[in-house]
Amino acid sequence: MKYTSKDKAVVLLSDGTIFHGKSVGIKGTTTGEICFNTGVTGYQEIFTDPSYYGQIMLSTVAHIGNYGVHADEVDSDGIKIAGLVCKNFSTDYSRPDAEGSLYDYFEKKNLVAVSDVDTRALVSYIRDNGAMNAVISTDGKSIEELKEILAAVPDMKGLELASAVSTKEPYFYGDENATYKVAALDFGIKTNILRCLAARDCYVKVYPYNATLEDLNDFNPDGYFLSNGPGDPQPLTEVIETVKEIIAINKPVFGICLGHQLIGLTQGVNTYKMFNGHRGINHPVMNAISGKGEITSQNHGFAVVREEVEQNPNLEITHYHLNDNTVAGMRLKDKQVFSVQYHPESSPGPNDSKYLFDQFVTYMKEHKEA
Ligand SMILES: NC(=O)CC[C@H](N)C(=O)O
Repeated sequence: MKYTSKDKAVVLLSDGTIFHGKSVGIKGTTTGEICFNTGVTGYQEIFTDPSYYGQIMLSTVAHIGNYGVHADEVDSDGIKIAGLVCKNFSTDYSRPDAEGSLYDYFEKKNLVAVSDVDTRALVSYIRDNGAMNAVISTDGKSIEELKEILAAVPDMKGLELASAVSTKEPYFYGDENATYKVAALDFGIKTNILRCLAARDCYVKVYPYNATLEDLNDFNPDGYFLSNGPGDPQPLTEVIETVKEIIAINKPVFGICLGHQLIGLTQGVNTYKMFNGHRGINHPVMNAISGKGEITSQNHGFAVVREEVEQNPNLEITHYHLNDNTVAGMRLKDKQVFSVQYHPESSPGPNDSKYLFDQFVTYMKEHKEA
């Protein structure tokens, strides 16, 4: 189990910039958009979040691996990131509860990881120059070979990735005798969203991303949930049509992250690729309805165009990001349809926004009793 590899490893960015590091031990080469997460805890939740599918994670935490892994701390059935870049990687872990080392977890998935990188310099570089594709390699490939590999990697803008992580078959989550039935469209749903719904008396049927309204209505749900997920929302054109049909039913609809972006697209609001996304667990958001601030968990690289939401007579901005004023939440004025760009289920992150799940359940209760 102990890793001894200190083989040379390299991080090559699409603009030609090179950072050097050491291999964590697994030999290989992997590609994807490089993104950084500033959360100081919760690496296992981050690495298993399906919204990171196709992305190389650059961690700003100085120590990765030091508390091992635990089966309760997953947000899907396994690692979803395409690769890892970090400062210190530890195979030794100290937590009485830990079930194994992060290294063993990586090995099962053959995840290429590079340590001993000057991550502060690399994060600053990406902050200044914007999100971009990268290749990381621990198997001794030459820079020329890596440049060739990198040139073939598609741009995140325009890339449809939800289908790669969505369930292939519907499945159930929670207690079948629960009061509320929720039909969830799975674009890469985080397990903690399901836990949050089940904890609030909901029985969830999770459907493949391309399920039709007819499929969803088989379950006769009290509300619909549109999940988070990787990639650009715009190529999901058929899904956007289904979401339009869902909204037209007049039952409660709750969308998180990719789900929020899809709701925007149904209303004629465009999405755009951000210069750098928001990824971390201390993003400040203002609730424009209550006037209260929330510290939130975030992971997104696309956003809805604020001016278009403001000009849309059907929409109201309910939350905005206090760092850059981007839309963090919105609702349809005449319906029980609402969404947030951030992650109220956290995992990892603060619990300030869990009330949004209560709001969804309240809407379903009102609808049921109406
Ligand atoms: N967490 C998410 O659902 C992310 C949504 C989308 N893939 C984005 O990067 O903006």
